[in-house]
Amino acid sequence: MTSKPDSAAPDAAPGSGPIVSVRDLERTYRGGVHALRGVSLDVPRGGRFGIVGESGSGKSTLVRLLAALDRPTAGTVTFEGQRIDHRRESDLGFLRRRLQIVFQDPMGSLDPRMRVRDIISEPLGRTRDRDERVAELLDAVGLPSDAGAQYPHRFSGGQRQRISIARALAPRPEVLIADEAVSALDVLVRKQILDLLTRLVDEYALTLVFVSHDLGVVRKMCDEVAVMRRGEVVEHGPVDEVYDAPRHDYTRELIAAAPTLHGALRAPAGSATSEASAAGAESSEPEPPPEG
Ligand SMILES: Nc1ncnc2c1ncn2[C@@H]1O[C@H](COP(=O)(O)OP(=O)(O)OP(=O)(O)O)[C@@H](O)[C@H]1O
Repeated sequence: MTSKPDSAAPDAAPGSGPIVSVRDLERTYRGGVHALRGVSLDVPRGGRFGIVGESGSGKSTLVRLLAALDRPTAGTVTFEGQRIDHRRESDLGFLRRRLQIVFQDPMGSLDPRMRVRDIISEPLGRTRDRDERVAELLDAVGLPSDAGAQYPHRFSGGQRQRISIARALAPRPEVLIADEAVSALDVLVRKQILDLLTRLVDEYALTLVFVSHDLGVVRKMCDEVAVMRRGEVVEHGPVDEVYDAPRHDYTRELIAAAPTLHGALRAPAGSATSEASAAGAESSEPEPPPEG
């Protein structure tokens, strides 16, 4: 396993080990689906860790276990060395603040009856500086200050994902998990949300866990990648090594099965031969500002 120095997180404590680790993780669902089979990996503090694999390979199951939203059938999950895999929800308060997730479908995770300011500030509980914090977060994700008074349906897909990101950042987490967070967006809006995530990860020295079936996007976003197949991590390492010199047949198949992405992965910078490089084009989000 590779790891990055922990200098990106100045208040990193304790020690310099990985921030999240899993060992020998198994998850079998009722009905016998063996979704994870002996997964072990370390997410380095301050790293940008990609998890890639085809649909059904176990990515979302792994994310749910990393975030202690589910319990493994066997194996361990640790956050800064503390076991989190079998804790009661009442003992997970620290994790709920320190690790946040942005999911693919913002409409599924944004309550349509709540105003944006209440959605964003919900993880904060009652605090005196709530309004200032909401204003700060709206600004950080590039939404206008009056967006807080609106309801989610007023916003386009990209803007709704900005709301989800603002909400995830509200408790000042150290780890941000993006689970197919841009997969539902069209290619130009996707590029803007990816740029936003990159900027926020830098600005707040976040550890990023970026989950996607899209190899090109993972290469753009991550410095390390784990390739999953049928519940196993078949290959893991620095993105350039894994993509340029894959050791596992399945990784080679994944790259070969995405011919345009394959071209893009090897294309010179600025080439516009694929979705991945189209996602690198400058654009402005073709979305109306919120009303009101
Ligand atoms: N709650 C569940 N009950 C039963 N089987 C499940 C459950 N959740 C996932 N599975 C199965 O576990 C396997 C892994 O699913 P998972 O959603 O983790 O994969 P994934 O890589 O995230 O795929 P996708 O990108 O399609 O969500 C699949 O065979 C899936 O059908």
